[in-house]
Amino acid sequence: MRPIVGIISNHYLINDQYPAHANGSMNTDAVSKVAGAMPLTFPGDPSVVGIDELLETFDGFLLTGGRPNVHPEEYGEAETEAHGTFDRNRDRVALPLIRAAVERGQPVLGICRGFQEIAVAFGSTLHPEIRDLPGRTNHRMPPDGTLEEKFALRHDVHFTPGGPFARLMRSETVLTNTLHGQGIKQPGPRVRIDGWAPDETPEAIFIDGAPGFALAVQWHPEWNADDDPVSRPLFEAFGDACRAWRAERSTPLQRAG
Ligand SMILES: N[C@@H](CCC(=O)NCCCC(=O)O)C(=O)O
Repeated sequence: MRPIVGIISNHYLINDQYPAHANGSMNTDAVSKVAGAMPLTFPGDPSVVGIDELLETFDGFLLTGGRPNVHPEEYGEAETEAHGTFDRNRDRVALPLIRAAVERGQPVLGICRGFQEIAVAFGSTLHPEIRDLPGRTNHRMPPDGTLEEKFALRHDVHFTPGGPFARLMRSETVLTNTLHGQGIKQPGPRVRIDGWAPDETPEAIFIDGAPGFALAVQWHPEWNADDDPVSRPLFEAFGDACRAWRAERSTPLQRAG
């Protein structure tokens, strides 16, 4: 059986009135077709899911993108208008789930908002609007246009030579899309920045001392994951980590049937 990957959802109001939990089908496609795992979405709402049951149910976790931002009180700062919108329920599931999963070696992959969640979960702070910083460019999703235009490849990411991402991607420089307004301001003590955009915006991190797969990227590798030479190795490595986790969990006694 394939490993089972829990994909955290975002909260939406369908037709501005019908509450829903959902995530983009790009995420489920990438998990199934590239990582080779069964994708199951779970609600980012602590009133309906518990951390322990999530840890026991899934073999790995994908923290997806999302328009709402991590609330600044999660990294000790006051809310301002610049921080935009929030999803406090997702914060209250994602952050403790990330900490618990990473500490026990359960694979975690973060994308965009998920990258920021993993960074904050391990003590980082965030800039609410990086394009306002000196020397930075606008990393936000184009407000108009087709999906192809919004997810178009827009900037290089340079990895630390010999670092985990350079080894994984077999290159020190890759081309990525970009659809975010926030970014890491100060990394936490175990947050290792391993990739940067040309304007020095952090784009790839791993958690130092994590016993398992604990990687995150600020861009969106789920877009065109099947064909993109940068996305494929990332999701394949994540899938391998989830398979290893599942194999370790099925103890010899259980295998005996
Ligand atoms: N809200 C954060 C993370 C941005 C993100 O995850 N974007 C993907 C969703 C795109 C969209 O639906 O707008 C930030 O802005 O940095």
